[in-house]
Amino acid sequence: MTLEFRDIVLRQDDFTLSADLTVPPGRNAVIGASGSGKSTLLSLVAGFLAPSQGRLVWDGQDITDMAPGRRPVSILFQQHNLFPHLSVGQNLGMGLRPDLRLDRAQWQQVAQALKQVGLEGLQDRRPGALSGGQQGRVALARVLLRARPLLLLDEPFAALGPALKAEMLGLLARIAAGTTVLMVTHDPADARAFAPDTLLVEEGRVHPPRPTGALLDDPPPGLRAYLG
Ligand SMILES: Nc1ncnc2c1ncn2[C@@H]1O[C@H](COP(=O)(O)OP(=O)(O)OP(=O)(O)O)[C@@H](O)[C@H]1O
Repeated sequence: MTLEFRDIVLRQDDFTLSADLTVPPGRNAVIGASGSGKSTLLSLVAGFLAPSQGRLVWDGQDITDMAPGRRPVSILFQQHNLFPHLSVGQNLGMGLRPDLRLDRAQWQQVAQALKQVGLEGLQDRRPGALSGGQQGRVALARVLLRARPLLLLDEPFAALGPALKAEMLGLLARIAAGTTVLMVTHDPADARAFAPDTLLVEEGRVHPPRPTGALLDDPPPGLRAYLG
């Protein structure tokens, strides 16, 4: 399923984001200098920010005016936004029913998702009693449970060491099978490892996706300066 940005313009004070492109199904990285507009792009897709012009179309349906909660979107940010006073199981259950009145089958779904990310049996722990990597896994389990076809990731594993990050990206690739992913990253190695295609954002302009390897091997001047 494709995501189309049709002649989009979004203004934030003196910053303007513009996008006119189609994102193909599968895994896409989003790279660009600090302040270029990567997070703004994700907020637009999530529905937290509205464009002043243009349409956002998912799978042929215009979602420009759709409320964030109704969009076909799951979001994973660097801060995993787990509720510290709830158990791991409750944190996941919130994704299915915010009032936590889950039936037996739904609690089984929670247990199954935890199993899939290798955290079987930890549902009664508080997030504070988990390692950073385990918290990342809980966040991935929540994505699994939500099962939305469009996945937005903003530097999800930036705080993790290289080995753990590689492991998480592998797990994420499995979880994301069949979805369309936009993953913001500052690390070109992550883009190469995870995403066949990459969207470059330059001073508010979102470029159409290009094959990640070709883009990073022969970067345009702005990206070259940013990559160093
Ligand atoms: N709430 C806001 N009001 C006005 N301008 C904002 C707001 N949030 C961000 N901006 C501006 O919009 C521009 C794009 O910000 P954005 O966070 O999308 O960049 P980014 O590429 O994600 O940067 P980084 O890599 O540093 O996270 C920046 O110039 C920023 O100053």
